[in-house]
Amino acid sequence: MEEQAKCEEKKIGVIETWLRKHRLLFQGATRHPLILSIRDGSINIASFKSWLAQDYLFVRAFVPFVASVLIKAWKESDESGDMEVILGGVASLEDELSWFKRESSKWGISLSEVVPQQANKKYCGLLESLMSPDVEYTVAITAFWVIEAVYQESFAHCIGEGSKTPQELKETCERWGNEAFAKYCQSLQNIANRRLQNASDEELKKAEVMFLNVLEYEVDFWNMSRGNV
Ligand SMILES: Cc1ncc(CN)c(N)n1
Repeated sequence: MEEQAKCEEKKIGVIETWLRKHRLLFQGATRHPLILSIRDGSINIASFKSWLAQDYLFVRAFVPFVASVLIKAWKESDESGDMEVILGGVASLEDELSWFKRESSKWGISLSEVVPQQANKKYCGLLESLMSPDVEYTVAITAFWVIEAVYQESFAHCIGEGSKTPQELKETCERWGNEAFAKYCQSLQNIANRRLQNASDEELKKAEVMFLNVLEYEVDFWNMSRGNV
């Protein structure tokens, strides 16, 4: 148990070990040029609008995925508190979808006409595959955590010290960059860490591969809108 042995030695979680081991890949997803362009104010508004429209479709597919993680927690979790954290996530997605509708209308985007692009379809396909009952709770909660963590880290960077984010994009960045969302991501990370700590070698490997897959899909997702210049 290579990862677990490393963690026990230094008393850090499996996720912290992965974040150190795959630091550049994590940075690639959380410091993407699209995010950097929001932070430095050079963002092309067409790129932002394209991201907004595509992300609305993604979030619609994310809802049943999170619901499937809730079912896995109910069936497989060793801690009853997991369900409350995930249920909170499901509940906040209702507000998120309403926000997407409001924000899109502000930008003149007609959501009913948005066609999913290839990278979005591929990512939604990954979410769907994770909904299978054959996918272990540990793997699914790891994917859930990293999906949320990428947005939290990315958008927090846009409102951090020295940022020149345009005023009209600040609300978007606050949505995922705020303190409460950071705490929620930490709760997900704690659940994933606890599961990974007790996982078999095989499960641990599957979860690490999933962590890397999600980072790759996130980069592809950002790239999709960057092309829109
Ligand atoms: C592509 C993507 N990744 C993550 C999130 C955060 N739920 C999102 N809205 N969209």
